[in-house]
This record gives sequence, structure tokens and C-alpha cells, in this order.
Amino acid sequence: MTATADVAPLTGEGARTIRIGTRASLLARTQTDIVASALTAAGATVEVVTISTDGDRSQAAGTPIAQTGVGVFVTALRDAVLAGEIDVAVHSFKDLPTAPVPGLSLAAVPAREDPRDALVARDGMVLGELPPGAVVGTGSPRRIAQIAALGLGLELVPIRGNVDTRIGKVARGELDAVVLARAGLARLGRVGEATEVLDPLQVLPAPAQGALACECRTEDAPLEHFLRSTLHDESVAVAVSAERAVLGGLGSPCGAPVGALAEVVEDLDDDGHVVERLSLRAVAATAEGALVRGSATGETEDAERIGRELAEELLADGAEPKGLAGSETPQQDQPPPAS
Ligand SMILES: NCc1[nH]cc(CCC(=O)O)c1CC(=O)O
Repeated sequence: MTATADVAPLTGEGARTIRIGTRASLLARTQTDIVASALTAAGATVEVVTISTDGDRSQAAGTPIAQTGVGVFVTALRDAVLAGEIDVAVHSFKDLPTAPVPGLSLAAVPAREDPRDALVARDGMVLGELPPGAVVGTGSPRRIAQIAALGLGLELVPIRGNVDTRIGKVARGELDAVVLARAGLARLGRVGEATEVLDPLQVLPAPAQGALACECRTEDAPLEHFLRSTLHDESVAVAVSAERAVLGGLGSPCGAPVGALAEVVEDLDDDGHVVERLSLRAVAATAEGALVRGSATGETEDAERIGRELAEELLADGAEPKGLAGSETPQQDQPPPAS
């Protein structure tokens, strides 16, 4: 990154090219294209750069996913931003570890897809129609804990692979159903293949599911401002910060059996004025694998505190600090090389 590139304008005459980094998977590229299109529509010149992550590489090499750890999918993109190879990284927000990274700014949180989980089952079935013993694929401890708690007698088995691979296991009759993020299906134009969108009363999504995160170098203040003014949705950012504060408050890595869903809703204050309020629900697992649930509401400006306090309530109710071993990310999104 040269100094001249940083001082060149972001739109109009002599504009610099904004290099946007993406992982190679079809879902990642689709998400990056959403961001690239919005920046182009705002008058910017963009270039999409595919970054092969350690996660992608170790999968290609056949390394067991447990050895690659949480966040491997994110680290290569972040390193490329810090090194000046790219200017913006687009992440699935739910894959980001909760700790901030020095030198990087979360410049924008774009509009969110429907955050709920979806079922893709054979013969158009919904969860309640699957017979006892039906085999349901999901490697996510959060999904396993919540679906097991429904007491339907389903057999939950870990699965690997990208969205296409996972759905294919149902189409080929290897599994009776799979559970995955509705947002992934929607972004790939395949939401019609969902046979049920799971009610958050039964299955709460992962914190930040369905949301994207756009990061840039903190020192690139003009770009940070441009991303924010072009892409940012403050209501989504507020909701996601409450959800992630639950995760942080439990001391859990992303991928722990923790679900959280916040919404900014309109309410009336004592004088009858419309005010925005934050509504948050969360679920976590105890050491014995039982679920503890809770909810909270409050002012949108207190989002993080509301999330942390809900985490404390869940801990007081027996939620296991740090959750169980396992990671939603590596087990849920494993694109084959160059897919
Ligand atoms: N865990 C991997 C992952 N990260 C983001 C998505 C989907 C898109 C999103 O949730 O924003 C997925 C796949 C899934 O959980 O089915």
C-alpha cells in the first residue's frame, strides 16, 4: 500500500481502486459481490481479490479440521488487509472471534439476511415430521444441543462440506435432513430448497448469523468512512453487538453451543413517542448438555451491557463457561478448494 493510493479519492476523477478480499468459496464470493456492487453503485472502483485461507489449504491437504481451530478462515483475510495486499475484508460476521484486532477497524455492518436456521429435509418434511431415528446432518454444537433438546429421537451426525455438498447428501439419500443457515441458502439463491425455517423459540441462531462484517485498516480513515456511509446498517450493528456480547460474556469461542438473537423493535415510551428498543434472546448449554434460556430488553445504546448481563444470568442458571469443545465454523463451512 503506497501513501499516494491512500490519499487518492475513493470516487470520481483519479479514484483509487478498492481491493476487496474474499475467501474462495461460492458463498464467500457471493457475499463479497454484494459489498462490491454496493461500493460500485456508490461510484467506487473495486477489484475482488481471492485469498486462499489456511482453512481452505488445510482442507485441501486433508488436515483434520479440529487441528485448524476457530478463526483460521478469518486470519488469512485479516493478515492480507494488515499487509496492504487488500483494502477490505468481507467476513461472515458469525465467523469472527469476539476479540478486536489491533490495526483493523470494523468499518461497516451491512443489512442482514434472515438470521434463522433452515432445515432441508427429504420429501419436503419439517422437523416434526421426521420419524424417530431419522439422520440429520449438522456438526454445530449449538444446533445439536437445541435439536436434541426437542426430544424427537433424531440421530444427529456431523457433516462437512459447503452448502452444495451438504444439501447434496439429502438429495442423494445419504441423510434425511441437514440444518444450515437460511442466510447461506438465500445468498446462493437456493432458499426454495429449505423445507422449514426453524423457529427461534426452538432453535436460536448463532450470534451474528446472517450478518456480514467489513474490515479495513484503522489508518485508512477515508476508506473506513466511505464503507460506513455506503454500507453500514446501525440497527444490525446494534443487534449483533448484543448477540456477540452474550458470547463474550460466557467466555465462549465462536462455535460454542450458544445461540443469540437480537432485534431492534419500535416501542412507545411513556409519552406515546415511538422509541427504538433492543430485544435479545439467548440460549446456552450446561455441562450436562441441558439448555438454559433467557431474554432481555433495553435501550439500543446499552446493547453490549444487555448482552453481557444476559450472559451472567445464563451463567447463574448453570450455563457452562467457555461452552463445550467444538467449533461451528470449521464444521459448518468447509468449502472444497477453489469451489
Ligand atoms: N459456519 C459457517 C458459516 N458461516 C456463515 C454461514 C452462512 C451465512 C451466515 O450465517 O451469515 C455459514 C454456513 C452455515 O452455518 O450454514
